[in-house]
Amino acid sequence: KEKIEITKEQQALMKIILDAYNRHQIPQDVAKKLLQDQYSAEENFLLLTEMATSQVQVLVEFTKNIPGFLSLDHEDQIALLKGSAVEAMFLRSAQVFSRKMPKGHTEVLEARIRKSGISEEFMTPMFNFYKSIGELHMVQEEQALLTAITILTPDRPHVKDQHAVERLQESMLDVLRKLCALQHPQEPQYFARLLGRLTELRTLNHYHTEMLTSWRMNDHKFTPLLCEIWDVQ
Ligand SMILES: COc1ccc(-c2nc3ccccc3n2[C@H](C(=O)NC2CCCCC2)C2CCCCC2)c(OC)c1
Repeated sequence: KEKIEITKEQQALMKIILDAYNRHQIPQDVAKKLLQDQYSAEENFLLLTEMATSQVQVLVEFTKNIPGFLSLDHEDQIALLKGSAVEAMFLRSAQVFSRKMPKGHTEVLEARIRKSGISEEFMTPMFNFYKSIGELHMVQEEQALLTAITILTPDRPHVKDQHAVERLQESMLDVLRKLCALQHPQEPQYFARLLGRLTELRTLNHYHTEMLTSWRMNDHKFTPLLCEIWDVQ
């Protein structure tokens, strides 16, 4: 049984990623808001665009703290952010949904989301993803690394120097692999299950634009930042 040890520099990398991840939480807790009141489809859509806009800003700050990211080609930095923003948003939503809540709150939250205005056909893939993330019971470090790994996906559209991105992603993957082995010694396939979630996450990418344009209301308004990041308007 090989001795798995996280090196000093990997511990340093872990700390930087975790601090950045914790520093860049969504300011206002959307789950609390949704549990408090029922909103109309219009209000929910506005809430979504507000939350998503602030999440993108938070994501940019988090990404700037990923060691090596700012040394990448500047156009590649933009391509990575644009290419991963929707996945990072759903990953964040899944983590918000799977957070430990008082008895019955998750059910209320799910019911509120189901009636928020999003069309029926997207409920199953979205909640399947949320529940598959919840079943993993990820620790903060794993969540932070998984977000960084999602951002550092080399084959995003328009990325020129894919090898430079691959090298950064590989160092994150190596730390995550060791962390999983240490955190879940009884589950040798846990690391593979985590990465499998990233494949499921990409499928949500395909639904994203339609989820927005099919929201049960007329005249869907987006912030300028979301028009940049989402393929809408
Ligand atoms: C594009 O279609 C959709 C549909 C649902 C969601 C979603 N899933 C959620 C799971 C847990 C809590 C909130 C959730 N949300 C919206 C929201 O506010 N998401 C935030 C985005 C930024 C990161 C924190 C979560 C809610 C849904 C109910 C109506 C108001 C918006 C969603 O989040 C990408 C996108």
